[in-house]
Amino acid sequence: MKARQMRRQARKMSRNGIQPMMLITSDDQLPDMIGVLIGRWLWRYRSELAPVHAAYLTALAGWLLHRTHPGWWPGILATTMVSAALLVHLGPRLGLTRPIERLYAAAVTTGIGAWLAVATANGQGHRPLPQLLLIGGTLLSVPWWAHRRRRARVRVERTLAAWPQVADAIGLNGSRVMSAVVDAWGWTARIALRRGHTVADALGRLAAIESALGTRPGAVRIEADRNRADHFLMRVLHTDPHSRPVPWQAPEARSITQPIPLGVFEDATTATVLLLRRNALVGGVVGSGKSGVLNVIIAALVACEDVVVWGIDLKGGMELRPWAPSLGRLATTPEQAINVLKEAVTELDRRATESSHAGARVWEPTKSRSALVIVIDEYAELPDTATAYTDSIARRGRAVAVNLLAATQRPTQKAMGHGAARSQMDVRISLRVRERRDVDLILGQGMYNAGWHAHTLDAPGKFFISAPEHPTPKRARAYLIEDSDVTTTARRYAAQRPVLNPPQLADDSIQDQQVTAEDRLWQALRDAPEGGCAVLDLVKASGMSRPTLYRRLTDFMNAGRVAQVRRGHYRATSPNDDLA
Ligand SMILES: Nc1ncnc2c1ncn2[C@@H]1O[C@H](COP(=O)(O)OP(=O)(O)OP(=O)(O)O)[C@@H](O)[C@H]1O
Repeated sequence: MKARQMRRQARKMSRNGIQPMMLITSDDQLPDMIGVLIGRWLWRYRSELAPVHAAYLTALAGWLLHRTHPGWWPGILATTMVSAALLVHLGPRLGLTRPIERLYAAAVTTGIGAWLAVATANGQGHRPLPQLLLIGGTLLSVPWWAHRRRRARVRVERTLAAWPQVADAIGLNGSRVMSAVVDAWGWTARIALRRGHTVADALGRLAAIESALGTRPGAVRIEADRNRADHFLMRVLHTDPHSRPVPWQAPEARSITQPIPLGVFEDATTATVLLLRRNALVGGVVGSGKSGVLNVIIAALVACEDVVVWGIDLKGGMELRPWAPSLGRLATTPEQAINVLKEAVTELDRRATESSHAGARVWEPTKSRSALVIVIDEYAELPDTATAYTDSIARRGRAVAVNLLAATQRPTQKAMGHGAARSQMDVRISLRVRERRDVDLILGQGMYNAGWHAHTLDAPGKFFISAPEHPTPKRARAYLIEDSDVTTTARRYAAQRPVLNPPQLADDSIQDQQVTAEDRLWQALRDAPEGGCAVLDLVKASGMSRPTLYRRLTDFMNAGRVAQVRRGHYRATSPNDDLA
């Protein structure tokens, strides 16, 4: 009787209330089947059973050595000691990365070697060797069974062994697993596709793959293999490496010619981007973390000695005002925004003329010839009349290092002012979006189909970045910069911010030096937040001594141009008031 028929019959009997009993006759294939089942079971659980195999093989070796070479025990003992020492010292090369793993391997080697030496000399049945093997073996097995990385590796091996069935179920039949690597967060496999299939076929079946592998939704990432169109990389994350915010650390770069760190990718590498001579767009729904990303970028820019940062924040300065001490300009009304953009275009034209006279192709920023970045929070709020200026900057500003960094919720053509600015964005950062089509809106046409699934980002600060150095969709989480970090950073670099077109000073021209210090003081007073700028910050920003500073403040207050907001804090009464 065939096994399947037997099972069907047993089920029928059970439904009728009869407890089935199996009879095995000599003609049946069942004993064969049981042998196969046991063999399969032993193979499937080979990792868990490894301590049992080690125990009986050790006993067998002890028996054999005692019968054939009982005098070898000193050699066995010496080999054991050397092997244990080598394991401790060379463990990392053998994949034993953690000291505790090396210690465990050395302890097992010593235990087995010592037992074998005694068994070789006295016989494996010599008391208390059998008891020692049983108790010691059980104790040493516990860490093995409990080891998290081993269990993870076994789970992955089993999943990959079942890949042909999974592939059939999801319509990627014929695909094969080429290799797999297990890490702290999950595992990554390289999959070879059947002829004619591409990574787009795998991307289209992402949800089905998650279901077939039994992972949580959103746990599988698929990336194209840059060398083979018929291969792809599949990453399965058991735990989300971005589940917790990543704390911000003060940036180290001091030049805009160096990449700016924004956050971390899921493989724990730093997500950096170069902003020199590039326009950047940051998009995402309300609360997705746009201002957070802007803050991380501004914190890095104000630490650079060769870039001047201007800000436009038409939400009344809510987001950018804390940066005022380090910003060359801060516009919080539509009129101020137009003025700032107009000024930027004038600067751009001046540089273009200067470069063409000098025969220079690109503007290399230095402290005295700095780059200029205009940060625009909520681009859609800009008045229509701003489009001409933003377009001009976006189209012509690259060569002369005058660029835009814009943030907006949905960069539709209408929201971006019907101009060319949107298409001129070289760096695109997409935080969480509401709909799939918004992915293409922020990152560019065809990006959703290429796997940039920003609608699945599930926490603020998580983003995808598209830039020349980031051609594939990789999830990252931005550093979380606290408000207190913003205030401290803005103050810290206020005094050393470069000035656009600083006047050329003659060494002995004290008059000129006083004018420059006064310019800086006035700029700091004009850009001061509502609570005013502290005297210490004004000293730093202007470079004046305290007595000179107090004298000038008194003059300004007498002229009604500066107000003392509270004790020791001052600001210009009108942010549009020019010093001259
Ligand atoms: N990188 C991050 N890591 C963790 N949490 C973050 C991160 N960035 C932002 N958040 C959290 O998300 C909240 C909203 O962030 P943020 O104000 O930057 O969003 P937004 O997109 O600028 O919103 P809006 O459009 O309203 O200005 C913040 O209060 C912060 O707690």
